[in-house]
Amino acid sequence: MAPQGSRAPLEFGGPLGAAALMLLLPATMFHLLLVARSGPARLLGPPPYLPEPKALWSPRALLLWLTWLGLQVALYLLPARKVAEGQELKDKSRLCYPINGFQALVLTALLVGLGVSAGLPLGALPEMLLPLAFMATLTAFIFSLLLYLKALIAPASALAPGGNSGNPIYDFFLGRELNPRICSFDFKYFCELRPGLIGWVLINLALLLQEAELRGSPSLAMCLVNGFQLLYVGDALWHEEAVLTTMDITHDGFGFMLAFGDLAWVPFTYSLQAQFLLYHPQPLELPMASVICLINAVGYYIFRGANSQKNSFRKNPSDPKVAGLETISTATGRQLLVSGWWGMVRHPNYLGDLIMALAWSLPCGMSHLLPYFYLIYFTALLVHREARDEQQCLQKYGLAWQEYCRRVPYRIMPYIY
Ligand SMILES: NC(=O)C1=CN([C@@H]2O[C@H](COP(=O)(O)OP(=O)(O)OC[C@H]3O[C@@H](n4cnc5c(N)ncnc54)[C@H](OP(=O)(O)O)[C@@H]3O)[C@@H](O)[C@H]2O)C=CC1
Ligand SMILES: CC(C)CCC[C@@H](C)[C@H]1CC=C2C3=C(CC[C@@]21C)[C@@]1(C)CC[C@H](O)C[C@@H]1CC3
Repeated sequence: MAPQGSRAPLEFGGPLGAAALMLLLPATMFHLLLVARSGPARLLGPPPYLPEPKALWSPRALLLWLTWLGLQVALYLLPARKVAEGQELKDKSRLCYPINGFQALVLTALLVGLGVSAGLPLGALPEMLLPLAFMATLTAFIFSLLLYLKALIAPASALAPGGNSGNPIYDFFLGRELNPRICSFDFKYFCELRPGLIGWVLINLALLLQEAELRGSPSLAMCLVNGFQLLYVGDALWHEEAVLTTMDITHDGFGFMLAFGDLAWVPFTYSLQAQFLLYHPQPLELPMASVICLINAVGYYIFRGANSQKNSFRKNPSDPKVAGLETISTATGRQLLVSGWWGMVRHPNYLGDLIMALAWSLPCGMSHLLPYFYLIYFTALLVHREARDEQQCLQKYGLAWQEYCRRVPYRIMPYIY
């Protein structure tokens, strides 16, 4: 049995908050799936009906779900163009990660393309979203339980700083082991970027095909939502290595929160705008579409500019692209950027991400609140994430972080927040 980890302060409202989230998150996801296809599509009302067990449990959906996971595992195991090292661990070692996520996206697209041209009815996928979401949720629960048990025999150095409070509900939710692996297969890294993210754009595509089947051609609004979100997912996989420095990989254990978030929440709620558009077609004229494209482009420009600037700086501070930027030295030997994107606000990448989130909802018009769910949820997620990151940076950098906060007083939105 592994010894108890450090007594870090409890997050997410402690065990009660964790238990509430474990019920609330799946309930919200099923609510959204049901409401998106209902006539009134009311975000805040009761669901139109409660699904019977047979609408959730389907052997066909189970087979499809397992095939999907199997395919993504196989693509993960293919030879990678590069193998990257992760951040230094407690025991001073570093883990290796294959960088082949973009390759997995392209190969999935090729296989799906071949399948569709051979008669695979991808347009039937929207009808299976409910049972597929149920399979994904079930998988997240079972998987998190196995991960919790696996952590019981893990060495103390393999445990995450946060998910080892001794309270089983809290630890099950947050995750005990930092980088659970079998041989070189890293479960958290695999789940963070593959089945859910690629599944999300596949569901979007299926919704587009279904719309084309129903109405003769896909709507402009549906094409924009598909295009914007494909760009976002393609970008994440192209810059896959950057995920190795996120708090999910370096700080959080792998438990229910990330397993459910990665496998169920991302594909089935992030595709909400496309789900809404299939059942509630929205007129969109070219001038408005151009404005929305411009908003997405501005968001992407800030998001990518900020992320790339920080990544280049962290990789090599003397890189000519970032060498001229002003910095603050910290006691750890690392430096903090105080000019460029990171001198504007303390989380410019979140600002860009939020602007893109707005652009993803605008094609759905203003008649319903439902397609704006992502923007509302994402604002809450990023405000909370920013607060967690601040806490971790204050611990890491102490006075230098306080100086950074003084020089760059706004967190996400200049002059507002
Ligand atoms: N769509 C979605 O659901 C989600 C999207 N995201 C996106 O993922 C991306 C990654 O986000 P996330 O991992 O939260 O955080 P960041 O990429 O913003 O990383 C935060 C880290 O950056 C470093 N840092 C902070 N300030 C500076 C500075 N001034 N100079 C140099 N380094 C600095 C610190 O780490 P260190 O000093 O150790 O390098 C800090 O811990 C973002 O673009 C975000 O928008 C995130 C969550 C969910
Ligand atoms: C279910 C809960 C409310 C919380 C779940 C959180 C997860 C959905 C997110 C935690 C961090 C994420 C990141 C991404 C997707 C969402 C999750 C998994 C990205 C891969 C999205 C694309 C970006 O370019 C990188 C992101 C890293 C963090």
